[in-house]
Amino acid sequence: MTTPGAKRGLLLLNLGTPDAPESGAVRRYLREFLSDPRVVDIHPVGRWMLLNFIILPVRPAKSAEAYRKVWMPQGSPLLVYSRELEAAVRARLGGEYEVALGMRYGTPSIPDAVASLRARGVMDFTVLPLYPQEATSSSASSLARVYEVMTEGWDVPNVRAVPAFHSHPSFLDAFTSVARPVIAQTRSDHVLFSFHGVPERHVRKTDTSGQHCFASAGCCDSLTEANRHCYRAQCFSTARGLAERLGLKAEGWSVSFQSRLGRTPWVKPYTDLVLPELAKRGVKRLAVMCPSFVADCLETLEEVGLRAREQFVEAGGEALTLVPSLNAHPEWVDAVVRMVRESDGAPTAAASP
Ligand SMILES: C=CC1=C(C)c2cc3[nH]c(cc4nc(cc5[nH]c(cc1n2)c(C)c5CCC(=O)O)C(CCC(=O)O)=C4C)c(C)c3C=C
Ligand SMILES: [Fe+2]
Ligand SMILES: [Fe+2]
Repeated sequence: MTTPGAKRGLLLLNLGTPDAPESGAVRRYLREFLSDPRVVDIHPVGRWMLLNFIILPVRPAKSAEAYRKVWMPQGSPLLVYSRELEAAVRARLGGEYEVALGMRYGTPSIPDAVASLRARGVMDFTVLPLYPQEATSSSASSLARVYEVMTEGWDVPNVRAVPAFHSHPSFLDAFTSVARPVIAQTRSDHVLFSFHGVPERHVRKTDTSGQHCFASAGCCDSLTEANRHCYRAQCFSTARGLAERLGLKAEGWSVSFQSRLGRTPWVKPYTDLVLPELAKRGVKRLAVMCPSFVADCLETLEEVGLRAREQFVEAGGEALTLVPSLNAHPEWVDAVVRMVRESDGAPTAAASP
């Protein structure tokens, strides 16, 4: 519930991106990102050595080259699309909330976004982490930073977080509206839902019972009280919701996890191993949806749109089509407004035009 009379602010959060597709800017971004103990959860000395001796000497140049392939005239796709969403949500809310975008790493930073809302008189904050499924390395890290910034002074504002929306009907409907025409136009014979991966260790840490995650082969096949914070189970729930809305048969879709880093086990199955298997099984025209991202970014446009496509065709497939992300699609803008109003206890009927 909101505080009577307090000016309301909506803070949209996303992960962040480098300021330029160059080694120096990517190095600064990776240093901030991978120094986060919620991302690389090992002893601080080990993290420092890993970062400075293994990752930073080589990765910035390699990643900068990848960023250059997808960089837009206006900037990094993640920032460009997040800004478009911010503007569209602001317009749709019509002055009811002050709106700002904060990135967990890089710019615009969370402290700057909070300061800009506070300068506009906001003392009542609704925070929406733009990650459909909750992970310690994404939503928890972003929220922790917000709480840290909000509690720095003596006049601590009201802060409410919109819950993860992995199974929210408005999110699933919006993604379905984006995907349906693409799948039809490309006559795709299979849909792969490729989610960003996380280390298995992170998932285990969210299993408060200590007995559910990875204890059986089907531990993520449904969401229950025991695994409601399991990132992998939330991804499967999103995939089921989308497959059902798209009218896909059981053999017409699969789930995989991309973007792994390092040698420890990440949640499986891995996208780069699933792609050749699908080609071997006779899938010819593959559509790939990336529903852990609400904005197109390096991981969708380069990793899937360019690299995965090449890999699939080399393995014998005919075509791989990346389904665009939600970006600033009008149904997604409606969904954001609806979720914000729901979390603030306001009626949602006004969310649709
Ligand atoms: C969807 C939510 C995300 C989770 C969960 C996540 C976990 C996670 N990521 C890394 C390492 C990297 N991720 C990188 C890029 C990146 N990651 C997300 C989102 C999640 N990451 C986004 C939206 C992006 C794209 C940013 C962009 O600028 O477009 C990168 C940087 C690029 C690269 O060098 O490959 C790294 C590194 C880890 C280790 C992790 C969980 C522990
Ligand atoms: Fe990532
Ligand atoms: Fe699980």
